[in-house]
Amino acid sequence: MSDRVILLDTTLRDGEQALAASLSTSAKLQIAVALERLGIDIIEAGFPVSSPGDFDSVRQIAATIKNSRICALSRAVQGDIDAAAQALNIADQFRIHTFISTSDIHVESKLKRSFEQVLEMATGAIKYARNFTDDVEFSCEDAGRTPIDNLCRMVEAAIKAGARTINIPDTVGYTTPTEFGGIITNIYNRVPNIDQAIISVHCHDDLGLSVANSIAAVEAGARQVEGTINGIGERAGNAALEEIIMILKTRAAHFGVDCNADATELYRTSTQVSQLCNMPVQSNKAIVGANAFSHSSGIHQDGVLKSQNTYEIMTPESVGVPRTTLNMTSRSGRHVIKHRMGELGYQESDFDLDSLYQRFLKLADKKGQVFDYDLEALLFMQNQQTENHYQLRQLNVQAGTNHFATGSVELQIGEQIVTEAATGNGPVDSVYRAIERATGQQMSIQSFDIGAKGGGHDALGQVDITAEFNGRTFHGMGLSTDIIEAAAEALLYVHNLIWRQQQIDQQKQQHSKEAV
Ligand SMILES: CC(=O)SCCNC(=O)CCNC(=O)[C@H](O)C(C)(C)COP(=O)(O)OP(=O)(O)OC[C@H]1O[C@@H](n2cnc3c(N)ncnc32)[C@H](O)[C@@H]1OP(=O)(O)O
Ligand SMILES: CC(C)C(=O)C(=O)O
Repeated sequence: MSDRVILLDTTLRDGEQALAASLSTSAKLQIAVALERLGIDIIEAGFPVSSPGDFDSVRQIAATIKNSRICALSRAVQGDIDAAAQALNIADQFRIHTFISTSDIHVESKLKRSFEQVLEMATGAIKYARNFTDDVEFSCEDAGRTPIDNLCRMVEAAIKAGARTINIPDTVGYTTPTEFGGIITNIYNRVPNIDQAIISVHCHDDLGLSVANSIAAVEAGARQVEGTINGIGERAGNAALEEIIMILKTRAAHFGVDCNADATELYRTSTQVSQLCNMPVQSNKAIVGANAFSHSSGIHQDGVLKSQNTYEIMTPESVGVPRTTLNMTSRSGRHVIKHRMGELGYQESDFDLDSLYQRFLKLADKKGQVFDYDLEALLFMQNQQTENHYQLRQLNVQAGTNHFATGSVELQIGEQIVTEAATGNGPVDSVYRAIERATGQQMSIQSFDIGAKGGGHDALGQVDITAEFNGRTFHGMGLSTDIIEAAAEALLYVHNLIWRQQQIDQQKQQHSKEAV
């Protein structure tokens, strides 16, 4: 049996399913680049049949990422497999992941079929997917609640049909580690052709056991583990990959297996995912939480001062938590930006320092402090050459307790400057109405959250909104020391996402006209 555990990251697929609003293509690309740098073997980039936006992001990720294999999900139906293959075929090597439920409750109540019919759908789908690639993964959805005889029959048939990775998900996080490890052992003992496939596991955290179950499966012989960064995913989430990676590394002697990941990238990847997905990491979260390496009580502090390993089983450096950082603000010069980019692993030839620095200064003036993920986003935007179509040039508000608020905005929309004003029920409402007049587009705001970044009365305000437009939900965020400006930026962020989506749609229509 191999001594290497393959890591499949599904932050962009199962993780994204849990977000209030879908991620933009550029945010997904940024996460994919971070996962590649982390050394993830396989990145599940999306579910292409689910929307044109998802299809485009899988395709762009497949075109960009070179060192991780890209994979996409499909139901056990030909249309889904066609969409996955079309999105992925721009990459030299790719994986199609197809699945169907195997538990009685799913087969009978959800699929409304017999187990025999489901078995046929699964093998048909695997054979069809093999027309596009040799690398086909098959998942028995809700395997954790599937009668073991049926599960073994399905696994055997799937391997015979051509699947080279067989995934055993605990879809609803129901099993315990002993039970789940037992399922893997049973599959090894009872499926005659099991030596022709790798067993993978994909555990959910409904009872807080996803990582423990995944590790029990590795002990029983599973050699692929699926999970997400920060454990984000449907309901209570998926197994947190940063935890799996550090368990395998910290207890390497116990498990006798390792994985490819460069653990020193974990903290940075976690921060990026948290910020881009607007999903804060709880401070006591293992490996990447703010308190994961801080010691509070006197006896512990005394111990750590005498010898760090009295209370630290791994060092902060080993997961990339910086001990000291140089703050990047508008007082920073080119040297610190170059130095930090170097620390982040970029060569001088990867970026144009002057242009990056100009963008950095603009952002630093707005935000106060610029973080690593901002710097990478700036670089990324520079490489993508995407300019925002809607930009806020000026904003004024008059508000008080006894009268309606009045807001006025000056926007740059493409090449044009547009000024508009409106009254509203409070300063944010008036500014939002003024922006809607200026852009001519109205959307329905589903949620509006304000949080403070940092302390004191000059802390940065972060506004996160979700907005619905033409049946789609978008997430926008804005940061500023002025919360009204942060709110305006969050709305313009959404306008820019919609504008980009419209450009993609237009290009597609143009291409299909040309094809006709
Ligand atoms: C466990 C998991 O995380 S699985 C992944 C879950 N992710 C998602 O669902 C996100 C993306 N999903 C979507 O965009 C949409 O649900 C789509 C495009 C896939 C399907 O949309 P629709 O065609 O409108 O169907 P809808 O989602 O309402 O219902 C699902 C249908 O797929 C069927 N189905 C579910 N899983 C499978 C499967 N693995 N193989 C074949 N059919 C399946 C269901 O039985 C149902 O069929 P029915 O219409 O005959 O009752
Ligand atoms: C599609 C499969 C792998 C899944 O997400 C699950 O069962 O949770």
